[in-house]
Formats: sequence, structure tokens, C-alpha cells
Amino acid sequence: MRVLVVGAGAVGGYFGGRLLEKGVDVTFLVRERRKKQLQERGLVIHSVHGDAVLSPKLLVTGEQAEPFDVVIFSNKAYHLPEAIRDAKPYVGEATMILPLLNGMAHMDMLWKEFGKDNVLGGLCFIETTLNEHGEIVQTSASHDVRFGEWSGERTERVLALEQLFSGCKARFRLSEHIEIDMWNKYLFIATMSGVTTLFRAPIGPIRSGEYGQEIVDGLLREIAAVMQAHGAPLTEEMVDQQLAQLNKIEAAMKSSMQRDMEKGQLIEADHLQGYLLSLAKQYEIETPLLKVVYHNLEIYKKRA
Ligand SMILES: NC(=O)C1=CN([C@@H]2O[C@H](COP(=O)(O)OP(=O)(O)OC[C@H]3O[C@@H](n4cnc5c(N)ncnc54)[C@H](OP(=O)(O)O)[C@@H]3O)[C@@H](O)[C@H]2O)C=CC1
Ligand SMILES: CC(C)(CO)C(=O)C(=O)O
Repeated sequence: MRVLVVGAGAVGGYFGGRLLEKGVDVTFLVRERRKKQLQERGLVIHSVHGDAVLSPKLLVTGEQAEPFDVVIFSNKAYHLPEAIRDAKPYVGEATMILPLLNGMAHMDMLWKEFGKDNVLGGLCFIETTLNEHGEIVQTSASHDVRFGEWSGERTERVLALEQLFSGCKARFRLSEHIEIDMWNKYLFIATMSGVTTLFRAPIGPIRSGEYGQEIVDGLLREIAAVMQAHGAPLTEEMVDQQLAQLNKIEAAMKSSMQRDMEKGQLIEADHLQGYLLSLAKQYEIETPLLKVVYHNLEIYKKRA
């Protein structure tokens, strides 16, 4: 099976690199600047799970290539329209599309472009970033991808993917409830990125202190209420589990949005929190904490 990874950034470079390391036929769709960087230095991974220096196959849109069996989208949400346009020539009728972006709003765009049957659900848990040389720096225990059919079925094609991904250094897990998994991850990351960007600290100091728990809990429950009003399959038990997860993760953990802010880069505020606020308006749900979080991100966006 041939795999195309759209974007050799922190997420795509890491997981694509791990697949390549295992011997999977992986190509990265990149733009000129990233191509030059990767040609000069290689795809360099510094990771708590082991370092690697790889020489991947690179493709720049417009270059000739047969359709791929799998196209993994690992770009930021604000680049999705261009990423879809650039990847489209390499998508055939039987190509599986696997997105690893945070959030949910991208699914509609992918379904519209590629058809609902061709798009799998997907997400990842990983703390990874690019350093000033474009090298991948992966810093905590999780390096997990979950993927699956939207219907939850164990079809031949996802079983083939499971086989393809198995035995590589990162953990790829086939899910029979990827829609639920994605909403859970969205609940987790909208809260986690919200508080870490608001307080400009890793999660540890935020969740401790006199008001920490109240704020994290309050924000998570506001977001959950919006998602549930929209029909997300999230039970109260799942909401409690996400809060427990936020209390359990390493104290030093930061969100990727926070790291992007620290580097003065663009952020996915509209895709994550902004989308939730538009739903809150639609369903007339009060979300005072989410508004504070978003307002902070808006101020950053104007300054950046
Ligand atoms: N980093 C993390 O720890 C985690 C991130 N996520 C999610 O994963 C997604 C990706 O994040 P992350 O990897 O951090 O982002 P990065 O910015 O590190 O990587 C995105 C890459 O996509 C590339 N790209 C964008 N548009 C195109 C295009 N048209 N053609 C080719 N390449 C393109 C960019 O290339 P260029 O250099 O040319 O701009 C960049 O290298 C986000 O939705 C994020 O929320 C999820 C879990 C953890
Ligand atoms: C919180 C984390 C690191 C978990 O994968 C994440 O998804 C992000 O920061 O984007």
C-alpha cells in the first residue's frame, strides 16, 4: 500500500516517519520551503521513543504521481482548503482519506470534497513540535493514532490499514467508535488548549491552586453541553472521564496551540473554540468561560 502524508510537520512528520522507519511506502506532500529543508537535513525525529534520521520521498503538488491508497491529512485546519486542493490529484476512487487534525469542523469539508464513504475518522494523541531547524521534537509518552470507519465497521480496507500500521514504533489503533473518540478528543483539546493558552502555563499549575479545578471543570462542562446539544454522542460518564484525563496527564504537558503561540505562529482558534461558540449561539447555550478563552485567542490573533 502506498501512503501519502499531507504535511511533514510535527504530527505528519512524526507518524509518517515512524511508518517509513518500519518500511512502509510513504511519500510526503510538501511545499517548496519544507522540501528544501528536508532535502538538506533529512526528516529528523528527536523523541522519547527513540531518535531517527530518514530520507523520505517528497512530492510537491503539480508533480506526477499515481493515486495513493491512503492519504493522511496532517496539516493545520487553517490550511485545509489549500491542502485539499494540492492533494486532490493524488486521490483516486479507492483512496482512503485519514485526517489527524484536532477538532470536528474539518470533517464536513473532507466529506464534501471526497465523499463520505472515502473519509475515515482519525485523531492522534501526541505532544510534538518542530524546532528552529524543522526537526521534530516529540516529548511525552503518548504517540497514538486512532482511526476507523465512521460506521464503526471492521471493513476489509481498515483491517488492511491496521495490518499496514502494525509493528511500527508509534501506536496505531483501529477503533470501532471513531466518531465518539473524535468528540472525546475534541472535548479534551478544546479545554486543554483553552486553559493553557489563557494562563500561558502547562496543565500542572493550572489545575492546582484554589480556583484551578473549578475553572477547568467549568470550561469542560460548558463545551460538553454545546457538543451534546449539537448531537455529539457524549455521555456524562465520558465527560467525567475527560476531566479525569485532564487531571491525570503529566503536569508539564502543554498544548500544541500554546506552543504555536509561543512561536508567534497562526493558531486554530476558529476551528476549535470559534466553531464551538458558533454552535453555542445556535443552540442558545451560555458559555461565559469559553468566551473568555476565545477572546484571549482573538487578542493574540490580532497581535500576531
Ligand atoms: N503538534 C501536536 O502535538 C498535535 C497536533 N495535533 C493536530 O494535528 C494537526 C497538525 O498539527 P501540527 O503537526 O502540529 O502542525 P504543523 O504546523 O507542525 O504541521 C503542519 C504541516 O502541514 C503543512 N502543510 C500545510 N498546507 C500544506 C499543503 N497545502 N501542502 C503540503 N503541506 C502543507 C505545513 O507545511 P509548511 O511548512 O509548508 O507550512 C506544515 O509542515 C493540527 O490540527 C493539530 O491541532 C493533534 C495532536 C497533537
Ligand atoms: C494535548 C495534545 C498534546 C494531546 O495529543 C494535543 O492534542 C495538542 O496539543 O494538540
